Amino acid sequence: MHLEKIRLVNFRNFKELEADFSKGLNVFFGDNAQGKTNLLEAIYFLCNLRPMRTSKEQHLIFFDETKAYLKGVFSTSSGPIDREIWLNTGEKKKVRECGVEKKRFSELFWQIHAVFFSPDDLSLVKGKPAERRRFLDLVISRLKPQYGRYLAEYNRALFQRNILLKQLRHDRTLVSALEVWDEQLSELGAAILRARMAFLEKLYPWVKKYYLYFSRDERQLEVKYENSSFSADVLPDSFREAFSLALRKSLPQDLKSGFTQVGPHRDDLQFLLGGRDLRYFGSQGEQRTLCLSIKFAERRMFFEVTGISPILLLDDALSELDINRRKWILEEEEVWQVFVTTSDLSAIPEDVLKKASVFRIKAGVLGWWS
Ligand SMILES: Nc1ncnc2c1ncn2[C@@H]1O[C@H](COP(=O)(O)OP(=O)(O)OP(=O)(O)O)[C@@H](O)[C@H]1O
Repeated sequence: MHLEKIRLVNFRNFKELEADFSKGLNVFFGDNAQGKTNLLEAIYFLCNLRPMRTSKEQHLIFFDETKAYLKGVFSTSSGPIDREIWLNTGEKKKVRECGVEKKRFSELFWQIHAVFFSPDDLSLVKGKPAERRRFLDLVISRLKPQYGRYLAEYNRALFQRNILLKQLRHDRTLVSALEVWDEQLSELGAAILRARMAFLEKLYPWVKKYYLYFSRDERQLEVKYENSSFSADVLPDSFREAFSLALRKSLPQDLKSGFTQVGPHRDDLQFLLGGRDLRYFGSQGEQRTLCLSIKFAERRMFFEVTGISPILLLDDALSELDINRRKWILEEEEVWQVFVTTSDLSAIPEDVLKKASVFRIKAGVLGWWS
């Protein structure tokens, strides 16, 4: 699958833009604040139907305008797909695919997908546990729509349990009401955990493979799931009972803090290189290489599960990597469509650049560079 053409009207700093892209590597080159990331964002939005950097779709509309329009023509194994999106201030976005309006976007998830990496994604390694859980939740719900439903229900039950914990401080007679929330949390928590473990089991070998390929570092890379509720030797069939027990055990602490201390909402991922935790001991380059490896692995897994090859969007991803890593990263990509932004063309190895389509972006206008 690849994006052949794009048309934008009033999207971010693009008044009007039309472009044809190549199947392999496309480079957006230009000074700072010209619109390189905005163009990646337009591609991401067309593919994934959600904004990349902000949660507010209204921010995507050109300043002081009320409407924006995006169109992408994709080439897929089942034929061309054209997808259009209309954004109107104060309204929900409208999406049409091949002329037919779509209401349920989850139907479209398995046709077209983009994976994005920017330096901000280093938070996936360096940031708070919530960042890593967010990554897991976003990717898994894309691959497995019922996971999104489990999560929403889990969060609702968690919210109610936390309210009850606070009420129990003043009125202990309400304690029997905990049972219903504990039951729901155990059931949903077990389903969430099973899905996360199954996902990591498939993701991990690819993260390891890409990390070794990009870094040529022979030390063992491990990705471990840190379970806040029970030990790693509990088998998936017993997750429900183990959660139930963990909730009962943590009740005294939960009552003190007014907050549920165990469950998937408290879990984390750990990345070990040669036994050392990369969250705390990794260099910038190692952390960046790991993040890139995770994103490449995400894309590879998506391909394995759905049969479609996601588009890769790399925003300023090459700085702080040595020339060999840049070359290995971009060369790995020959069979996939990739969009890369840079303000310095010399960041891209010459032989890789020769095969790429290079576009110059200046003040929201796109032109050919070579
Ligand atoms: N909704 C919008 N309407 C008009 N302009 C916008 C909108 N949102 C952002 N911009 C502007 O777009 C410009 C370009 O932003 P972008 O992030 O794409 O730059 P860039 O070329 O990637 O730069 P850098 O190399 O610094 O990352 C910024 O000056 C920003 O103010």
